[in-house]
Amino acid sequence: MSLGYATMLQFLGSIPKFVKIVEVGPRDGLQNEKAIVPTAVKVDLIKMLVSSGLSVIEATSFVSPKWVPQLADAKDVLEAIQCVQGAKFPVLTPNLKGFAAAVAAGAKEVAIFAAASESFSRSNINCSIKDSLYRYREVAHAARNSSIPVRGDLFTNFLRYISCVVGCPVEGAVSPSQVVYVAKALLDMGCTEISLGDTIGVGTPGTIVPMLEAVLEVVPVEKLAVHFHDTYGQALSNILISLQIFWSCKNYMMGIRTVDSAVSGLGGCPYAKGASGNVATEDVVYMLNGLGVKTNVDLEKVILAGDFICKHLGRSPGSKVAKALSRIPENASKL
Ligand SMILES: CC(C)(COP(=O)([O-])OP(=O)([O-])OC[C@H]1O[C@@H](n2cnc3c(N)ncnc32)[C@H](O)[C@@H]1OP(=O)([O-])[O-])[C@@H](O)C(=O)NCCC(=O)NCCSC(=O)C[C@@](C)(O)CC(=O)[O-]
Repeated sequence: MSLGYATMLQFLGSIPKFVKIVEVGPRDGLQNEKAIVPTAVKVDLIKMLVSSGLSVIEATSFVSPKWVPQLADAKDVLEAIQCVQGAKFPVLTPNLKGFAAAVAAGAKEVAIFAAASESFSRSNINCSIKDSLYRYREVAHAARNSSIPVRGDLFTNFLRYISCVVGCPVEGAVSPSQVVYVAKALLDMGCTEISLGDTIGVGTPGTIVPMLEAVLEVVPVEKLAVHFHDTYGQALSNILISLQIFWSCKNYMMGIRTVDSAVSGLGGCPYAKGASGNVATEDVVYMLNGLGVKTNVDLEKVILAGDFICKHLGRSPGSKVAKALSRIPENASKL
């Protein structure tokens, strides 16, 4: 028996009518793969994801190839998708060197990545939180000064991550105040969107809500995104609670409108032991379709992209949706 829409809203509170999905599969999804994926396969994957309607696809990272060998072809990937229309392709940059390389390869959006945990900051980018924020201020400054035309377009956006927002692989629980400190610093340096990452996928709605309430004290909801790994199977419930529009007990209005996910649930961070893949884009779209929330994403096309990359990786598709359809193929017509 399905709930009527009005009953459902009464039950869930209200949720946004549209949710932007940021596809992180080509970057976060592939960065942890041991066998090097050919550049042409990465480019084809990105093109398939664009054709599904995804409007933001994190394409790669301009990080040290010694640290993340899988993404050593960042320049080639970004150059190969310069002519692809219909999506934005942010790339990760850990420092000025990465920023300069990204801009030279045609990047129009860059994402920095800080951590709420001191140990994770050191193991992921080899510096303290304080030093990382100093480096990112330099990147922010360079980004602001890049209003020089970059391959014909203006450099536009400076975005993104805080890792370990509820738990760290070394330190355990992370307090909301640590996240607030980094969120405020990223906002002050001009980040237009801040994505809150549960890097090791330990959060539940019980820890995510207090963290969000604390961050909402300093960052407006329209600038926030959520990024959940699915280690303990909590990602969809964490997304649902983040989307719900309600006054929290601290009087903050929830209702996040931007969600990160990776095709086929690929992913994991090489510097976060035990972290599993991201929540699968297919499963997020399936849930949002069921809630009547628009995403402009064609679920069948994302499933095809997931099949494509999983064949190359030599494994079966990782989303729950693709697994269900492989058991009951006739259900594909009901998507
Ligand atoms: C930040 C560094 C570079 C510091 O690494 P370092 O070793 O401290 O850097 P360094 O400045 O001493 O330089 C060492 C070497 O790296 C080179 N180098 C220096 N910078 C660059 C660059 N940008 N691009 C290319 N090469 C670079 C530099 O030129 C030098 O080369 P060498 O002289 O030895 O030949 C390193 O730690 C690094 O690359 N870390 C990246 C790690 C990473 O990508 N982790 C995964 C992304 S984060 C994540 O997945 C979490 C997230 C975002 O998804 C959210 C979530 O789930 O929560």
